Amino acid sequence: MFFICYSHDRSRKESRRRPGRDQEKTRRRLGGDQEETRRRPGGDQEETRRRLGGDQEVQQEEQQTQKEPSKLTLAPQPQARMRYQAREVGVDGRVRLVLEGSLTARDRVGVQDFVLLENFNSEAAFIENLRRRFTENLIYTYMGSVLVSVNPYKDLGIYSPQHMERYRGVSYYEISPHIYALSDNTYRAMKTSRRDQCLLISGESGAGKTEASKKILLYYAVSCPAPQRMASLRDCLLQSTPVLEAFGNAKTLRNDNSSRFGKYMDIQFDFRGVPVGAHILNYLLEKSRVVHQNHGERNYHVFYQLLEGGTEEQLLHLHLDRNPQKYLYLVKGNCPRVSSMNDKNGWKALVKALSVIGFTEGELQELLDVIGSVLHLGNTQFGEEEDGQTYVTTEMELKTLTQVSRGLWQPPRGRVDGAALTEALTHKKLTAKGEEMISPLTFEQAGAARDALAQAVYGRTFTWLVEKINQSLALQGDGPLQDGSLSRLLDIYGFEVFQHNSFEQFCINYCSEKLQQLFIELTLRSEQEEYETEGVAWEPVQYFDNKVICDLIEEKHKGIISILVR
Ligand SMILES: Nc1ncnc2c1ncn2[C@@H]1O[C@H](COP(=O)(O)OP(=O)(O)OP(=O)(O)O)[C@@H](O)[C@H]1O
Repeated sequence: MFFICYSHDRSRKESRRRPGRDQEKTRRRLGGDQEETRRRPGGDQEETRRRLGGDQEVQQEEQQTQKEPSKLTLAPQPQARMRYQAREVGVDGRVRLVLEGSLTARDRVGVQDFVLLENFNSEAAFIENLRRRFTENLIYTYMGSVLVSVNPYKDLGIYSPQHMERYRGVSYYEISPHIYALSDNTYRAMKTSRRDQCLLISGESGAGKTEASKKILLYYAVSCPAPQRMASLRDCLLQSTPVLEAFGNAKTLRNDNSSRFGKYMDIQFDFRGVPVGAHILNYLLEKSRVVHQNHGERNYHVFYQLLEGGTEEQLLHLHLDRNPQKYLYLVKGNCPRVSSMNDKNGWKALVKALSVIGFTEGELQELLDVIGSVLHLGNTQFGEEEDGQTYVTTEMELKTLTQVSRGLWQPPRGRVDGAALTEALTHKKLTAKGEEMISPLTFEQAGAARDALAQAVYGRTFTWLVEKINQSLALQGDGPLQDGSLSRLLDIYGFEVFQHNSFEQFCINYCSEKLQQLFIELTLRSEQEEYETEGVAWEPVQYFDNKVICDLIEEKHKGIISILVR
């Protein structure tokens, strides 16, 4: 399993110098790798020195003056270099230059960049290279500006602050491939080119996209210069993860912590590279999971976390039982517990994160009311009279519905009326020739209405949560959010056609295909077109262009969407 991080950081000019331009050049630059290190260590070191020193200098200078963005030069400064070296000495306790450490940290297994693969057209050679590296715990390999990652499913100890430090300011190809190198180079490309950058993370479910996006976020949170007043923005951004995971992640057959929504995260930096704002866009939450889960899967984590970790008073107030088996929306997958997850700790982390983000006690209570209401709604059962009239079966369930209504709000009227809710779940309103008519729902229709309500309530709550997080990020940051922000993290769904065969899944798959198109457009197609335009000799690479799939869905008049809306 692997995923691809695509760093779209190439200006037109840069791309002319890039690996694809000619493999030979890249081979010379990277590959000879060890040989090259031997040949020109001084040159390499000097270049790195300039970069490292330059970055320090930039920070220093920019602290002094905020008015001159043109000061973003990467000139060396001996004093800054000394400080950098001294820091490295402190980390490992040995007196040596950071640059030497970086250079010897290059790995020697297979090729670090697929561009250097002799048999570059062979899938078997590609996999073999990944395999060789993976057996040595080297999970990252470059492919030009793309980073390929294989999920190790174990802690390799490669994300420590020391690792962050090692990759900071170092040229892309100087040390072993790493997600921090990608993060750092993207950040520096943004600062030097003053252009927005985008990291596209894609792969099948369980490939490691969410973990990768967390690592990138953490890298920026730790490495970017941030004045004290920006600390709360950083905390808020980091704490958004447990909240989004509690409400948007669930155990699936492939991944115990699978994100069931798409996330588009936008981090904004000022001209000095200081993070000043952030924005999260959520899309396509898998709402059907609220009412149904496949065997071996769970509903969203938050339900189990509340039942396991909520206080006695909280559960009493919500009329909830600790046992998840009591709730029909939680038993479909027959999987109340997951060995790799600790729901009690998850609950603690969620409550803490909500408070850091700025949720008040009242807002937390409202959130709990909604979660409780969804569980009670799932337990509402219907009966059918002989004449086909549907009713809510027992007195107990009527009480449950009252409980549901207490947890729900209908702005601007306040709490939802229990009787009105019961009526709404068993009847529908029709308008014919300008006249309104109320007609009873059948047994099946009533069940579908209940489930639709539960999904809508949960879906809107999730959107509300994200909006609240965004408001908080805007408050902590430097004023209102602007368009054209400077860095983006895009974390998309895995492609899981086999699991859901619904319109919802269709939209998710369509979204994945469009992102794949973007990837093809920005890497393979544009690169090959450029060779043609410039008359560079090259061997065409065969690849599957999924444009036919996108056309099938979106083509005017003939595409599936056109046919559906007819
Ligand atoms: N770099 C890594 N190092 C160690 N373990 C990892 C790494 N990346 C992922 N994992 C493990 O794999 C699991 C699945 O990863 P992750 O949740 O990031 O997948 P995903 O691609 O986001 O899946 P989905 O599309 O289902 O959300 C993680 O919970 C973690 O245990």
